[in-house]
Amino acid sequence: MLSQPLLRLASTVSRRRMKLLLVIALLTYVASVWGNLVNMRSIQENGELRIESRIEEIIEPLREKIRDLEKSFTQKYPPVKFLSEKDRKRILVTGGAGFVGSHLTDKLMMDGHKVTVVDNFFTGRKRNVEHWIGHENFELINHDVVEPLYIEVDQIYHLASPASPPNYMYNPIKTLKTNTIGTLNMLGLAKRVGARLLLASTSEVYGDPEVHPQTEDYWGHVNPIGPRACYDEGKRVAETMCYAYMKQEGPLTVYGSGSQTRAFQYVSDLVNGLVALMNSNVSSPVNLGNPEEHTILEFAQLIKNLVGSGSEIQFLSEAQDDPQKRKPDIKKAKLMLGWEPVVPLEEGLNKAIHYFRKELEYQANNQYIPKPKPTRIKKGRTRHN
Ligand SMILES: O=C(O)[C@H]1O[C@H](OP(=O)(O)OP(=O)(O)OC[C@H]2O[C@@H](n3ccc(=O)[nH]c3=O)[C@H](O)[C@@H]2O)[C@H](O)[C@@H](O)[C@@H]1O
Repeated sequence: MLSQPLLRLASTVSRRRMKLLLVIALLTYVASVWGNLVNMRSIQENGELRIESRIEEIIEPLREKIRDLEKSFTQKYPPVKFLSEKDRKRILVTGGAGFVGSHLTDKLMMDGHKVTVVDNFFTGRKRNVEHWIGHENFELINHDVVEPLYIEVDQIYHLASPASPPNYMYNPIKTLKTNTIGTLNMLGLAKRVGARLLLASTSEVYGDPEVHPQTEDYWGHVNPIGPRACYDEGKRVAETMCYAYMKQEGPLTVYGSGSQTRAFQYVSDLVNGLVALMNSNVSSPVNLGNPEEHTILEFAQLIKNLVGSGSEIQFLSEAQDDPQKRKPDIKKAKLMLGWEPVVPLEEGLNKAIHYFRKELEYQANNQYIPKPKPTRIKKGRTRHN
């Protein structure tokens, strides 16, 4: 049924027209496929746009954070001098967040040193030193000096203490602890690392003075049980402790100008010389010594360097009858005993330093501390002290 009209159409339409119709149909089909493709593409583009804007939304706050971070990295610090490794000191400032301490910190930082501020923020404020936070030469530690501190430094400015009457009277026991135990801890630290310590005392150590104006050698007039005593006496004890440490821990001392000369030999050389002399047939005096002559000041400086000590050389008054020079002539020992010293000065000193270090360690660990005797009270008898 259906083929009849088609055949009829075929017979009426020329072959050329057929071709034309087929081409039109084909073009129509291609156009519709193309249209679909274009449509799909625009949907895809829309999707991509939406994803892109979503990504942008997420990324923007992150970009902002990066900008903030970059800003903080390029934060402007006050100008700081450049110091070579040799001249740059590691300096601890206790109470460095306080009024005096923070100004001192500024000066030390600007001079190019490495500064560690230790403060328990009792009266000090972080904002006093916040302009240094993040600087490679600066460190801020929240720490109470009443607790020991283990860091490596070359100098200690010890300023931590409540300073004004309302602050130091607020908790008198704590004020005493800060100035006594705190100072002891800082002195212990100074001793351990060989640092120089400066104590910030106070004019209150003069108390209610009977001498006016007050010179440093005035001992003061302090009421030891008054309301100010926790601070005044605390600082006075702190001064006492600094002096006790200085005396006990040996600042290196030199009598006179140090220009007097000496020649030191190492003990093993002397022992060998003694044995050689004993077993020889020499019965007259023989010099056994090392003729390497140096001034006492040169010895002091060499020892200071070898020990790695930061302590200053203290010049004391000249000792009575102190010989100005001394150096043995050892020609006789060489000739008669075939002996001469063989240990070089620096090697001998290093050995001696090692020996004395061990000796001090031993003494510290074996100190004899007498125990208090138990009180014996005899029954029936009155005790008279
Ligand atoms: O000349 C003085 O009489 C005083 O001068 C300064 O004191 P100042 O800077 O005036 O006082 P603050 O601004 O209160 O500074 C004291 C700092 O010590 C800190 N501190 C106090 C108490 C404590 O237990 N630990 C501690 O780190 C405080 O937080 C503060 O940062 C010194 O820091 C005091 O040691 C000194 O006694």
